[in-house]
Amino acid sequence: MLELEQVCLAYNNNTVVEDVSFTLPRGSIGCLLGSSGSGKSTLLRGIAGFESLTSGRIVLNQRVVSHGTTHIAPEHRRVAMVFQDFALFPHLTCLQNVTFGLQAMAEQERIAIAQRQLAMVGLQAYAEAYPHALSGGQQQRVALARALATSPDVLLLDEPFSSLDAGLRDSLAREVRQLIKDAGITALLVTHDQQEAFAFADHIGVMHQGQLQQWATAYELYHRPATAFVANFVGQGVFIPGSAQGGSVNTVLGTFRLAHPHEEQGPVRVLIRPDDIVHDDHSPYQARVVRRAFRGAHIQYELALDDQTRVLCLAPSHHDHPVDARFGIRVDLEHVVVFKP
Ligand SMILES: Nc1ncnc2c1ncn2[C@@H]1O[C@H](COP(=O)(O)OP(=O)(O)OP(=O)(O)O)[C@@H](O)[C@H]1O
Repeated sequence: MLELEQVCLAYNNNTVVEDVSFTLPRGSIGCLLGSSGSGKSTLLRGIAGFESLTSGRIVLNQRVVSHGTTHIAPEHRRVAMVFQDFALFPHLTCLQNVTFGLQAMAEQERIAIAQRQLAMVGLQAYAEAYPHALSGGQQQRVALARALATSPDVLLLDEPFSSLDAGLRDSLAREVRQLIKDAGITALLVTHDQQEAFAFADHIGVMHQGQLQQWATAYELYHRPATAFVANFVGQGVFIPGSAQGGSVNTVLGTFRLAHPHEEQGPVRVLIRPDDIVHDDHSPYQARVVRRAFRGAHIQYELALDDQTRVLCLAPSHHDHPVDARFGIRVDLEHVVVFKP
């Protein structure tokens, strides 16, 4: 289990990670998701022990590794790290790369563990090959085998798939997730790619300007975003104006019941996702197609209502309408999310 309590990190008195708290249960996979410069890598380096905290506490399996004057060195934290550029030694074979982190053991034991790890990532046949003879995806699997060979309490992955092409990235992310789950390891990934975060992680933390905006499942982030930033950053959608009163909110697309009746009153912004808008020829609400993007199974429409409010609509692709066509829409809103204007 990895616990962070109000962790702050700074470079030269310039705070880049502020008051971050979350708990990653043992055996779960977490992800720090955020745009460039949001502080994800700095936080990961803090957990690994490469950076000292300015305040806060990091606890790893009940052991305080960073707090006040306590700072356990990276090599004594039982953490392993996998980097974007794989960081394999080019002059060592795959097997030697994996045995490298096991110096303290007897030779035979090191080799047995490394062979087992290479087999686990499906690369036993490449034990004697050098990294340059492997594809990017295979090299990253060797890097993973090397990290897992040390039986870390926590595996940290810093954008491990970002140098691979899109197709491979997706399949490798899924494959690596399964390997980590099979090994029962607690892992934390850093990425700026939300599809990767969704495919990989059980819990996702959205970082923005050094702060953790929300720590939740992908479903929660999408359907119950805690802040307007998360609502905008995760998935697509628009905000339409509304007026909240009592337990509901009035908008140009109808009246919706609020999940927490007293959370906001008066003028609000209501989050409408593309999948909340359903094509319905019997609806009194008509909209005009402004733009459309064919996505295979779906068409994503940008629609203008009569008062020029814009919404997005994800329709099955047999609902095929040209630009400027009009059709009826209905809002099917299961989670009503509102923010102050
Ligand atoms: N060694 C350093 N010295 C000084 N400032 C740094 C250092 N490393 C990072 N920073 C600054 O800290 C902030 C957070 O950087 P960090 O690399 O943690 O963000 P990130 O979210 O991981 O971004 P990216 O995805 O681009 O790596 C940025 O403003 C960056 O310029």
